[in-house]
Amino acid sequence: MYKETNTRSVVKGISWRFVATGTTIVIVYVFFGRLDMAIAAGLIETVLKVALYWGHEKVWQRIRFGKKRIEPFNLWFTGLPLSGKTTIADKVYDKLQKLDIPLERIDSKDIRELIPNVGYTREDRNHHIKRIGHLIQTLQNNSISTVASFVSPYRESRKIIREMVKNNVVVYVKADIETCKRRDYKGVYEKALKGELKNFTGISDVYEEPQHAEIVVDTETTDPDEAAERIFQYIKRNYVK
Ligand SMILES: Nc1ncnc2c1ncn2[C@@H]1O[C@H](COP(=O)(O)OS(=O)(=O)O)[C@@H](OP(=O)(O)O)[C@H]1O
Ligand SMILES: Nc1ncnc2c1ncn2[C@@H]1O[C@H](COP(=O)(O)OP(=O)(O)O)[C@@H](O)[C@H]1O
Repeated sequence: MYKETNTRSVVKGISWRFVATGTTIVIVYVFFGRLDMAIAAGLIETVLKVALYWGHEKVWQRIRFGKKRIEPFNLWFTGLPLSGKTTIADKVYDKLQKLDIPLERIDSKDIRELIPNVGYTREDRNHHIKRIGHLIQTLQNNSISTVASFVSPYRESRKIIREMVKNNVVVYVKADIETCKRRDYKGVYEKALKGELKNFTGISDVYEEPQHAEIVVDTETTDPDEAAERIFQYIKRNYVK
């Protein structure tokens, strides 16, 4: 994000005066054929319009008409490991970026790299999700919307998110366990089945299906592009009018 500095505003103002005054001088000269009149009109216009523009801006700053407040939302992708959360969330994020709204992408892999000592017990996961909730809250306080993807297998942790953040949109990325195993490019199911990963969601720990998800994507019948477009349209319809 960039902030317009005073120097930039002044330089922009001066460059615009050259364009505007130059135009006035040319117009007066073309119509009346008198260079002295043209230059006089240009000079008078410069002084008058600088003052008028300043006043005009001041008045408009007080008028709220036509100003749109950006309401941040949180897209929360949940589902079994390898169900397709990251694939779809990344696509939605790319689409949303084109709307030119303040936006952040939060994925479990980035957060768990940042805080490496968080485990997968129920207590650890709930604590982890609560931390993410705080992060989203902070971003929302600055009008930043979020696209977050976490297994978040327990109802209670998804409830924590719903209570903590504004405009929470849960996307349940649905795939059965056999499909997820087939998609296992990370090799995590293999490790879980060998017992090398404990409390593994879908194998040795539960995934409590969301009952009130705003959007359900059945990845057995919907491809990632189709899913992303549906989610994108939902956000456009409800939050970016
Ligand atoms: N025990 C266990 N259970 C579930 N997942 C495990 C586990 N151990 C490692 N992994 C890998 O870590 C990813 C899940 O991390 P999350 O932060 O999304 O999990 S949670 O929301 O705290 O439940 C998840 O990645 P995704 O495939 O992106 O979902 C797994 O590949
Ligand atoms: N319909 C689908 N939706 C999403 N992902 C799919 C789909 N069909 C196949 N896949 C593949 O499944 C894998 C899902 O991996 P990923 O997006 O990392 O899942 P997660 O983030 O849930 O662990 C990817 O390789 C993706 O290309």
